[in-house]
Amino acid sequence: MNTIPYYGPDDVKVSLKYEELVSALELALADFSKGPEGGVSQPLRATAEVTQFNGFLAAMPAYVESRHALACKLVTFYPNNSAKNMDTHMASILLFDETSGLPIAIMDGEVITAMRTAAVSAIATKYLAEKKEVLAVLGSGVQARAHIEAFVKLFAIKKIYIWNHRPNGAEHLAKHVSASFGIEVQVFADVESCVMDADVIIAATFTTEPILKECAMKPAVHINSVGAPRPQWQELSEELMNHSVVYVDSVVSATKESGDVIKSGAEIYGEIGQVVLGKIKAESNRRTVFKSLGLALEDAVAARLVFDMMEQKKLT
Ligand SMILES: NC(=O)C1=CN([C@@H]2O[C@H](COP(=O)(O)OP(=O)(O)OC[C@H]3O[C@@H](n4cnc5c(N)ncnc54)[C@H](O)[C@@H]3O)[C@@H](O)[C@H]2O)C=CC1
Ligand SMILES: O=C(O)C1=NCCCC1
Repeated sequence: MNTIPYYGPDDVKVSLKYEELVSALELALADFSKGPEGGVSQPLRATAEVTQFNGFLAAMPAYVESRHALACKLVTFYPNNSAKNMDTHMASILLFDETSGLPIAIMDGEVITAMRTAAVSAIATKYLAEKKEVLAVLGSGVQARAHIEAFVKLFAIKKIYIWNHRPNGAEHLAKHVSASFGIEVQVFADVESCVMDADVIIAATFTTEPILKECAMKPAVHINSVGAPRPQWQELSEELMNHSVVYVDSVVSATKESGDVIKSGAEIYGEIGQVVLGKIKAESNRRTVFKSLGLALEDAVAARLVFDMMEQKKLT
């Protein structure tokens, strides 16, 4: 029987670099937004609810022809795990050979989920934010940390402001950021003060009710909202959604999965891939929201990058 390699979190971390991930994902998101001729096949993810334990299991298959990436991620998300000191998201990715369907690697999906989500927010920010010096982060979990790491690497961030619903989480992340990057970091006790002077806002929480509402913000602020991935959950208020130019990763995902989009009834201006293609305008001088649900194509592209890097290593 043939065995296939397993790549753990450390293999993924050494294989993925944000610059390379951003370039690959930018092209793949553009392919996706071309429609059928873009060579991306990706059904809406199938999600099984584990109501008794407030958990979910999602299956996310995708094929991205231009990257030779055929993969399926299985991801669980259990919000209550944090109280047990366990990760709230756990994921594995199975990568296949596109020519035969043969499984060629299985790998950790948690690091990929964190890095590819942050990389996609960085792509949206590159196009939609007028300035990128002051970053406000709502949340202090895995995604909040990954977003800070990516944004510090990719943009000339000068100040980072953090709010979390549990202040000790924000303090802990602030210590990590200031020790790792030597950037000015401040923790805020309320969302309104945290976002007031921000050029870019990241909302990355497990909330089910809006945490970011209409309040004093810079007129051209760009907001990346990666939380609230269920049709009943919201991270942004309806008013805020309706008074912003709303971009999404996938119109199909956003209209089926995003409570922020569904409950507000806000108009979707377009997909970030359409911005990359130059098919729709990047309204960088207005308030913009990038609503991210997370796409299987992003996992497939990242998994293929990891596989190629690990194969290359074997040869050297
Ligand atoms: N768009 C995408 O591609 C992806 C989105 N996600 C979503 O992003 C969000 C954050 O994920 P992770 O950072 O991995 O989770 P995490 O569990 O590591 O962090 C969650 C954060 O939310 C905070 N939080 C929990 N309950 C809250 C509440 N009621 N109000 C305000 N804050 C609350 C926690 O204190 C923590 O800071 C989740 O909704 C997750 O499902 C996760 C992966 C990919
Ligand atoms: O894209 C993903 O992966 C996820 N998105 C939202 C919920 C959990 C995982």
